[in-house]
Amino acid sequence: MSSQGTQISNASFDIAKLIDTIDFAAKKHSYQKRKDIARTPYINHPIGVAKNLTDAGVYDLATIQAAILHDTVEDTETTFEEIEQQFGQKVRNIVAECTDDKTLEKAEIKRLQIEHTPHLSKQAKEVKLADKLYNLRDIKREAPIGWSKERVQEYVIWAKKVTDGARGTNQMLEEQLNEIYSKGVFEFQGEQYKCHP
Ligand SMILES: Nc1nc2c(ncn2[C@@H]2O[C@H](COP(=O)(O)OP(=O)(O)O)[C@@H](OP(=O)(O)OP(=O)(O)O)[C@H]2O)c(=O)[nH]1
Repeated sequence: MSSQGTQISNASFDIAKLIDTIDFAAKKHSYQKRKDIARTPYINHPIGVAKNLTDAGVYDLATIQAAILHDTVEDTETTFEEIEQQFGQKVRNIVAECTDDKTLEKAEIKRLQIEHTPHLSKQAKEVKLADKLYNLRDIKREAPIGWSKERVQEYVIWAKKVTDGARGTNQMLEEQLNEIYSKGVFEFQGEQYKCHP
């Protein structure tokens, strides 16, 4: 096969792997919705996290796959073994680094994210930054149902503590986060900030 033929075949293989990953995550999250008033399909979130990465110049396939899969074990019946079997050990490891232990108390989960983030691999830190960026932009657009302005403020303060632990990983993602952190919650949409108690 010519070198051009090899390149095309490698690219086709990567595209097929990416589509397999999206298909897998879409099936796993198929009955889940986001917490916004429109109850957006949950799969929009992992796809958006992957897009935040490519927009910021991250094209490593395993990292993009892990972004797409990052909530499957945490929020669905998916196991790490399943992920490893279908997508390999590298993807499994990044997903594992981004998965909270849901058997713990919520406050402990939040504390552990702050504590663990500085020790994550570069790939997991990138997913973490892209994940929080997506959630913060979502919150900025519209608070999840039942969240007061104080709850939103609390989330932003916590998210900053988490992403501060991943500084020095990706300048573009960090600049976009800085832009959000530099504005107070009340400046998001002025007095019209959309909370749905
Ligand atoms: N902004 C926003 N978030 C939503 C929405 N729907 C679901 N979420 C998820 O809710 C989480 C934040 O809620 P929490 O502070 O954990 O509180 P809650 O579960 O009691 O509501 C976020 O995850 P996380 O804890 O930040 O981290 P991770 O699970 O992604 O790692 C985010 O992914 C939505 O419509 N808007």
